[in-house]
Amino acid sequence: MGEIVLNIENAGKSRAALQVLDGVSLNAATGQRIALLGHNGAGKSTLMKAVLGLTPLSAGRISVAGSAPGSAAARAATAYLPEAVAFHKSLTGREQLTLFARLADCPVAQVAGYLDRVGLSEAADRRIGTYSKGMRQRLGLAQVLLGRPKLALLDEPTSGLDPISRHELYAIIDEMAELGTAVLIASHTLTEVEARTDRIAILRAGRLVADDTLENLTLRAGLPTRLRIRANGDAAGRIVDATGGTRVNGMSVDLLCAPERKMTELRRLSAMGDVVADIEMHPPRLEDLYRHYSTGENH
Ligand SMILES: Nc1ncnc2c1ncn2[C@@H]1O[C@H](COP(=O)(O)OP(=O)(O)OP(=O)(O)O)[C@@H](O)[C@H]1O
Repeated sequence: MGEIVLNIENAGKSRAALQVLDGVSLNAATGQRIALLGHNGAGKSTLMKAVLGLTPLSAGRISVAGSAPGSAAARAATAYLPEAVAFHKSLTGREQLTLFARLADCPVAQVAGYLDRVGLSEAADRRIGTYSKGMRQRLGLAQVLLGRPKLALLDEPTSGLDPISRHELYAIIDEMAELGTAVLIASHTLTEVEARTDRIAILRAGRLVADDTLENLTLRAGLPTRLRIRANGDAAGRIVDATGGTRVNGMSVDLLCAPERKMTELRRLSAMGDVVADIEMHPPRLEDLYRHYSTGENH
């Protein structure tokens, strides 16, 4: 693992009677992409604000690149893309990014390259007021890239974007991580983060209830894999009798099996010979894991 860029230890935050964050510990190392998931109100934005130094903690500590949140060193190491990024409407994309480059002490000559990287070359000299939401998000991402931060905090970066733009945005996030940036992505779009992050962290009512790779979370949750067994001819009834599965239509039977039973069931099915025409395996998705960890629901 690379250098730890973000270290959150036992973070607590109370607002009036409400414990918004409670004993949250989370690390991010260089090049890691971490998804931060949780229901509305679980505390994701509060955690990001605390990392940015915008809201103080009631307990615990956070360090960003070895410095306190909000300090000059931490600010220089961090980039933040809010969900609804706001710019000067009357500036063009190029002018806005040039302004950022000056403020961040980055070479202005690189602005054109970053605009190109996020697909805004053609719109660079149009006013931001004429940009679509997706174009504003891209400009926000160009701003994040430009600072070459050690840590990037992205709050719902793909909300309101079309599928192609979402895909491109994640490709840029991947590149950023390859160059060494630790990326924390708050998201509700599970199918995206499932494929595009290294670790999944889940907040539930201010507590971190999961923080691991998708593989490990899957193993630990012990959720069943669904086998969809297609019968040959009219043999579905025989398969139901033999497996205890559920008939889903005239031809197919669904069988839920615990991870440790999967191979046994597959062997049993293959021993049934021609009766079975095909078997599709559906392992638990992040959506199932999310439900398991974020609601404490047991399957
Ligand atoms: N400024 C504030 N004053 C009082 N309570 C607040 C404030 N900001 C957030 N909260 C409360 O803190 C809790 C956590 O909110 P937070 O915005 O961190 O959640 P979230 O996980 O980011 O939710 P969402 O997915 O809806 O953005 C909520 O109960 C919210 O009502």
